[in-house]
Amino acid sequence: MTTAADPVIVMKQEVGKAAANRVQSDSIVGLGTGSTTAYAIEYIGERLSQGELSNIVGVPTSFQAEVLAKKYGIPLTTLDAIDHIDVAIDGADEVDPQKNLIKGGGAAHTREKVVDALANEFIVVVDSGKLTDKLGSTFLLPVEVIPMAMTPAINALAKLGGKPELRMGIKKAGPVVTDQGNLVVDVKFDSIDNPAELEKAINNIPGVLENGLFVGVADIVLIGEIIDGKPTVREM
Ligand SMILES: O=C(CO)[C@H](O)[C@H](O)COP(=O)(O)O
Repeated sequence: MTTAADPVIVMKQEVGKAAANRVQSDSIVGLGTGSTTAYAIEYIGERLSQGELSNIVGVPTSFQAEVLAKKYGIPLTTLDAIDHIDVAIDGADEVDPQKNLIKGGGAAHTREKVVDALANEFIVVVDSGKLTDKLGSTFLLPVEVIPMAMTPAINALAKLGGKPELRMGIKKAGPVVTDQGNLVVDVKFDSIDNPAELEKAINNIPGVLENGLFVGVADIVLIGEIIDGKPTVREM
């Protein structure tokens, strides 16, 4: 008996492949985090091993991206050793019609924002379920907070109109701890009317390192869809 492939996985694979196909030889590539970007990293590695690509160096946005890049044979570098990033490929949790994003579902948004914002071209890879008219409609906004500031930061986020909740681990007792050793507070906002303003207001709270609003950072959004039973990728 054959099992039908999960359509969300198919969309993620297709869009990951489409982004990997845009990478050119002799380039520095920001490697994002999450299950969709994981396919892009895999396909970049495949193109390298087949000789289709050469002289690629990656800048990982997380421990996960670093492990995957090593697995698929992509040489890595750090921001201290380079003066630019040609292209970054990264996923998102929500995308609005202006290409503004909510990221941080994998608790990696702080490093992701550093790398994605530095790239000459930032390509977002999502399945069609991530599209929304207004940010915050389906996904909570992740905020990375240093541990000693957790309580005042939570209070300040509530004062901004949010409903904050400390993110707890799965298969681990206690909270999620980021690659930087910090905590993540997920905040429900009923309506994010001005993402640029909210991004700044949250980052102004003492003890907040970074939040998951990416405003005006994405250049291209590649969307994986299934149309008439066939996986396709369109560009926004
Ligand atoms: O922001 C992220 C990690 O911090 C991810 O890019 C985002 O959560 C999307 O992940 P996925 O591709 O697994 O849906």
